[in-house]
Amino acid sequence: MTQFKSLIEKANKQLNNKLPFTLFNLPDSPTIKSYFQLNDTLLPTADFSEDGFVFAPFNLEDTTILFKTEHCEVLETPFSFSQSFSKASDVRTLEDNKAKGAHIKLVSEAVETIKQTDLSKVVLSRPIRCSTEKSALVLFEELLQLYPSAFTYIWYHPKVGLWLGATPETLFQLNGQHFKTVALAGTKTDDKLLEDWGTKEIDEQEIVTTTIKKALSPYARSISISEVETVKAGNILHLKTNLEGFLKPNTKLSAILSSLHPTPAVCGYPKDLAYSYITEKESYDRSFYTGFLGEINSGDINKNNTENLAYRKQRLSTKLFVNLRCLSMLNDTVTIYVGGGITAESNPELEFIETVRKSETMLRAL
Ligand SMILES: C=C(O[C@H]1C=CC=C(C(=O)O)[C@@H]1O)C(=O)O
Repeated sequence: MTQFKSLIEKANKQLNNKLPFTLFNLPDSPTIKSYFQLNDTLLPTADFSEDGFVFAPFNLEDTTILFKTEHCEVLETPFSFSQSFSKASDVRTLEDNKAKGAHIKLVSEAVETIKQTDLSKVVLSRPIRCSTEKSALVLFEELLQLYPSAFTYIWYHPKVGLWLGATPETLFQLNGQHFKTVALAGTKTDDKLLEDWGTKEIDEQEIVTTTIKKALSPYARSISISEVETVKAGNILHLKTNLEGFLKPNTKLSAILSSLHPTPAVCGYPKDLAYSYITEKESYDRSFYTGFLGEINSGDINKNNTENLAYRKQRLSTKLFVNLRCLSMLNDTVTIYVGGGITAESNPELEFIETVRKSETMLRAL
C-alpha cells in the first residue's frame, strides 16, 4: 500500500472513531499535510499566537477552532497526481427555479441599495443542497486530482461537522517577516475572451486590492503590488493582484487578521455596511464558508527543535486560505456554498449564472 493510501485509511479510521482531523494539499505541492487530534476536545484559538491549524468562520466573533500541534499527530505524506485520472466533463448542473428566483431578487435589491446608499459592493451567496454516494475521503481524493493548483482540504470535528474545499484564494501567508497575499475577484466563465474584462469586474477587483493595501499598511514596513492578471480556478477565470512585503517587528497575527478579514472579495465595501447587509439579507448562516483556514506559526516538522527560540521564531510560517469553493457534509447530505460580488453594474440573471458555474467546482467531484 502507498503511503498516501495508508494516510487515507488512517483518516477513515479517525472519522469512524469520531476524532478531529484535517488533510490538506498546498497549491502545487507534492505532499499532503495532516493533523490528527488525539482527543475530541473543541479548542478555540485564544489569539492566533499558537502553533497549529485554524478553521475560522465568516463571523470572527464566532469560534475559530484550533488543532493545536502539541495535541496532534502531524504528518507530511508524498502524493503524486495520477496521469490516468479522467476529469469528468459532464458536470451535473442543478436546476432549481425557486433558488434562481430568490437569488435574482436578492441581487436586484442589492443593486438598488448600492445605487441609493454608501454601500458600493456586497458579496451575496447562497447554499445549494445536494447529495452524494461517495464517502468524504473519496471526495477529497477527487478534489486533489481535479485541482492541483488550489488549496484542497478535508476538515472534520465531531462537534462541528465535516467540510471539504478547493479554494483558489490566499488570505495571508507569512514566512518570518515576509508576507504575501492576493486580491482575487471578478469572474468570467468564457475562456475565449481571455483578456476582455468588463468595467464591473475591473472595479470590483480594484476595490479588493485597495482595501487589502489599506488594511495591511499600518503593519507593513514595505508593500509592493503587482499588475492585475487573469488566473484560472477550475473552469472559471478571475482577476488577481499579488501583494507582498515585510511586516514591522512585533506585529501580531491577530491584528492583521482582524484588519484583513473579511476582505471585499467575500464581504464588500465599506466593510461594516456590507457585513450588516449580508447578515440581514442572506437567509442562511454562512458558518465557515468565506471564513479562512490553514496553518499558523508552524515550524519545520522534520527538524528537531533544539535551535534557539529567536531564530526559530524568524522562520515560522503561516499559510491561510479563504474558504471558497467548498461544501459541508452531514451524513450524505451535501451543502455547496457559492456567492459573487455585487456592484451597481451587476446583472442579477448573470450573477445567478455565476453562482451556478462556481458550484460546478464542487459538483464535478460529487
Ligand atoms: C465569493 C466567492 O468568490 C469570490 C472570489 C473570487 C471571485 C468573486 C466574484 O467574482 O464575485 C468573489 O469575490 C465564491 O466563490 O463563493
